[in-house]
Amino acid sequence: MALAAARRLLLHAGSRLGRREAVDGARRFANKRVLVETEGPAGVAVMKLRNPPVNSLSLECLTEFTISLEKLENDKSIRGVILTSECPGIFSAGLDLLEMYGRNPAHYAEYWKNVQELWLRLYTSNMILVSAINGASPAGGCLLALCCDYRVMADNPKYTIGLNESLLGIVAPFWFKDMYVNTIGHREAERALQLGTLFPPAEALKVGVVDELVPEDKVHSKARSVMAKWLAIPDHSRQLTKNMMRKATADNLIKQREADIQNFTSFISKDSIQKSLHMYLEKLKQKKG
Ligand SMILES: CCCCC/C=C\C/C=C\C/C=C/C(=O)SCCNC(=O)CCNC(=O)[C@H](O)C(C)(C)COP(=O)(O)OP(=O)(O)OC[C@H]1O[C@@H](n2cnc3c(N)ncnc32)[C@H](O)[C@@H]1OP(=O)(O)O
Repeated sequence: MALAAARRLLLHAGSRLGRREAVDGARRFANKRVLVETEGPAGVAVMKLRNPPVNSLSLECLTEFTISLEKLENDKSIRGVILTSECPGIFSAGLDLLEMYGRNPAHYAEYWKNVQELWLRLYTSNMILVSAINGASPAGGCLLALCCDYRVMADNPKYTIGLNESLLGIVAPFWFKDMYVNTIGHREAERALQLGTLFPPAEALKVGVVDELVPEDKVHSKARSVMAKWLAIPDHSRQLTKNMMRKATADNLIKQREADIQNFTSFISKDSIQKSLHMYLEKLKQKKG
């Protein structure tokens, strides 16, 4: 309830801000963790995640992301969105582990509902989505990129991308898996999901997790030129085609959303899974010291 109220407030405040800035010509709106700029080619917004240090998808970040997307969807002048990060070297570290560790079942259920919500909005968006992957992109970070229509990645071998859930002792949900299969094919997905593979850029390109690699300083300009090509296609035919390609995958979650929340909640609440997450978090800490 409290989150729904916050969401309404944010949406309202955001739309007032958005309107005022549009009048000033600034064409920019922001909440704390997501910045949206609509300068540049007509009809294109750049959405930047800015939840330092690693753009983990906390409940607040997910909510702000979903609201920003909703606003862009409602703005009929926007036809395409470039999704990128403001955190140096990190696209997104994926779902926030602290939302899935040491909390209560009601929190897990609320969190998962919001993860589903963002995925459904992003995956079924009528807008053209291009990701400019300018850093590491594990698990939920990869999920964001996979939702896009085209993925441009910085060719920096320090950055990796993939669904690495099995390395954490957890399991990618069926809808993550479905989207992976749709993108890289059954055999590659089967192998990568079991091994929790994080692909460096050249391998990510080879297997099809990303569509194109460019030098790091060219990621944004390339994303813009890709966007220009997609904008040249009539919206109605592109949207109907996208819907035809993606609807069955999205419907598969829509028809069992509640069961999926229950599954997640009972899985993540297990002592053995909590122990695995604890160990993984400890490993992340030790890496530093
Ligand atoms: C059968 C039924 C199945 C039902 C389904 C059940 C379960 C599935 C559920 C969920 C799917 C999960 C999806 C996910 O996205 S899980 C998250 C996966 N993410 C990762 O594995 C990334 C982990 N992070 C890293 O590898 C690195 O941090 C990095 C992103 C490569 C960046 O490295 P860098 O060296 O730059 O930073 P640090 O490692 O020092 O990190 C800084 C700081 O951030 C904390 N942190 C990192 N990642 C996360 C995260 N995802 N969530 C929360 N916090 C994170 C890290 O611990 C450091 O914190 P500190 O306090 O020490 O400063």
